Amino acid sequence: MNKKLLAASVLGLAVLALYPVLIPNPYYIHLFETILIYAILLFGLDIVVGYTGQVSLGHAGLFGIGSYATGVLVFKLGAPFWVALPASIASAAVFGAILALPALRVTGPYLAMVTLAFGTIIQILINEMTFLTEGPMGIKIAKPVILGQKLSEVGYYYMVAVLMVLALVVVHRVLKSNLGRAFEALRDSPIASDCMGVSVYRYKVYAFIISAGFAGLAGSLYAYSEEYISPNTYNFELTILFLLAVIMGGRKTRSGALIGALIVVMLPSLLADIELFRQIAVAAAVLGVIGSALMLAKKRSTVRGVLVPLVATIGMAATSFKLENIVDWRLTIFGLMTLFVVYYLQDGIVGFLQNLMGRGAQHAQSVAASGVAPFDRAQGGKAGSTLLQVDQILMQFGGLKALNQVNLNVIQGSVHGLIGPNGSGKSTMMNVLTGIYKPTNGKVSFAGAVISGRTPSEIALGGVARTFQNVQLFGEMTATENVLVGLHNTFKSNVLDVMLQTPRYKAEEKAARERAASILEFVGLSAMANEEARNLPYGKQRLLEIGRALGLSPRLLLLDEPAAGLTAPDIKELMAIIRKIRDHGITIILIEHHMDVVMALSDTVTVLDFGQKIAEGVPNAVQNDPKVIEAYLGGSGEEHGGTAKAPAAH
Ligand SMILES: Nc1ncnc2c1ncn2[C@@H]1O[C@H](COP(=O)(O)OP(=O)(O)OP(=O)(O)O)[C@@H](O)[C@H]1O
Repeated sequence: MNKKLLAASVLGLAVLALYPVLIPNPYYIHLFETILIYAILLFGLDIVVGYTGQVSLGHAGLFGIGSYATGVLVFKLGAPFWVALPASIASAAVFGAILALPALRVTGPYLAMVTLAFGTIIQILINEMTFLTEGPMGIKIAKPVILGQKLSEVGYYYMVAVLMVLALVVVHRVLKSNLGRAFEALRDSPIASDCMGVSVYRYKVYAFIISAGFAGLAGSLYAYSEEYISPNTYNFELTILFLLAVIMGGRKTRSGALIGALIVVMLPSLLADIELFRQIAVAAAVLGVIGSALMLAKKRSTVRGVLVPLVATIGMAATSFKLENIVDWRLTIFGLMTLFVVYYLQDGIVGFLQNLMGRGAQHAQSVAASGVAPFDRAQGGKAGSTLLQVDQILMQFGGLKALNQVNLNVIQGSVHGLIGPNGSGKSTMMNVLTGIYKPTNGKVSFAGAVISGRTPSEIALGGVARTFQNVQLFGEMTATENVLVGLHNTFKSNVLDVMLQTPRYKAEEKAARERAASILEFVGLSAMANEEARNLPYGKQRLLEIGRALGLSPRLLLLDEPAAGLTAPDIKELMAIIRKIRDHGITIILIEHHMDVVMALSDTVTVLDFGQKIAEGVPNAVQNDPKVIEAYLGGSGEEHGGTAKAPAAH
């Protein structure tokens, strides 16, 4: 733990411990307790919204399930606290799974609609199932009894505070683990995640279930806190407020969730009391002026960039003194705030402050390479035997046959070049081999097993890794973290191991970090281990993609135009790396427009044109094949010249 984090943690714990002593007023203790309860829910919601990038409008419903599980168990069965609390977490997690399994098959507006429908149905069910929930009458329950003693308001506050700290630690551990990396990766590039063996659908569902569990915990604590629950609490406005809180506080940070919780609790009061609203509006305007001045002074924004937020905050403060009554303007102000957040505060308050101070997101530092093997030598199969067999593959898009009855035989331990003019079907072949496209007809066998029809993550875990023509890195993650996603398959720990940081999980994390360091050394990126991938130079990004693919310890590596956009020295470095990989026994399929690279590295070259195989053989023979010259140069064979002059990279 670094010093700043330690200081912030000590300060935070001191505030939690001393709050009821310094402010003994029961109203304010209850208010702060509510903030802590909402923070627990927002920690969970941030996993879904901030990390996996999904929109959930169903979290008020899950919160309601948590509350009512406790309410019903206590009211109907007299269940004790230690039964009601875990039961609420489990119920919300089960409902979360029921919602997530069908809902996460769709994305974008469809997902929003499914989760919205879920939230509405839950509220209606709570209202209508009077025999269980007492309907609109609501349920009354008392504060929990611990060791034979009913907790006082202060006693309960301390229990909530302890559970909030525990929830924070658990969420933080999950998000800094291989699970958290998987969540973040699937948001940045779903296709690359699937091809690294991290099934996008499965991990989205995991994220949702974990998140629902936290909503259940918060719901249960809320029921005990309020001592009365009724259906209209868990409405659409609350779900929107949760979403706004995560975004406004700052996604992907625990401090953002805490600020968000403060907003959830304070906003309804703020929009009900004109005096309070005026004070906050003036404070926001002062902060707006100071923030804009700092942004301009540090050259982090332009006058145009700060103009609208500045005018908006000052305008809001001025208007607040013109308003007689805030209640009529409640929804308008709420809507304007939402618009402001969407346009000017996309990284939330925490992101804005980090930007102001010139600090990026915090990442764990990588370890030094310690001589462990970067990846396993390719196991199984004899050199010279067939590793990959493609039989009569037909890939049709409407009327277009992108691949037309293509056969391919890739020999174990070889570098197999795949070339052809633009649009000849090379990338389509890569996508068929890695399961992104299901072929219209034909069969692909890898190491003796049929893989056509399998999912990309199954194929990846079976030993086929790839890079992409358009680099598909996880931009907000460091070079090390990108490689660690490739090493995801080396983790056998489950979510409990991660939450409890068991020795098994710690050993796996340590081993994976050492392997990641060795892989980065192998591809020459040790010096950039802690850089976010989006900040690396283009050539290095291509090398990082190769490194990430090597994390899978593949038997077959598919490289889709790895030299595209590289400078001459970078290409030399790349060629040396490809040779080193081959020397580790890994079979390579190489798509490339730089003919000198393909010809120098390949043992066999296959040429595609208009989706059909037109030539195959050793580089020299293919180079001089008239059909190949015709395909590339429209028959003017003289210009071809054999090597580097043939089709340029694009
Ligand atoms: N998802 C898709 N839907 C429709 N058509 C597609 C799809 N993917 C590829 N195609 C078409 O299939 C043909 C082959 O494309 P592909 O990208 O495989 O060629 P390529 O050889 O990789 O070309 P390049 O060298 O330009 O990358 C092209 O005509 C392309 O437009």
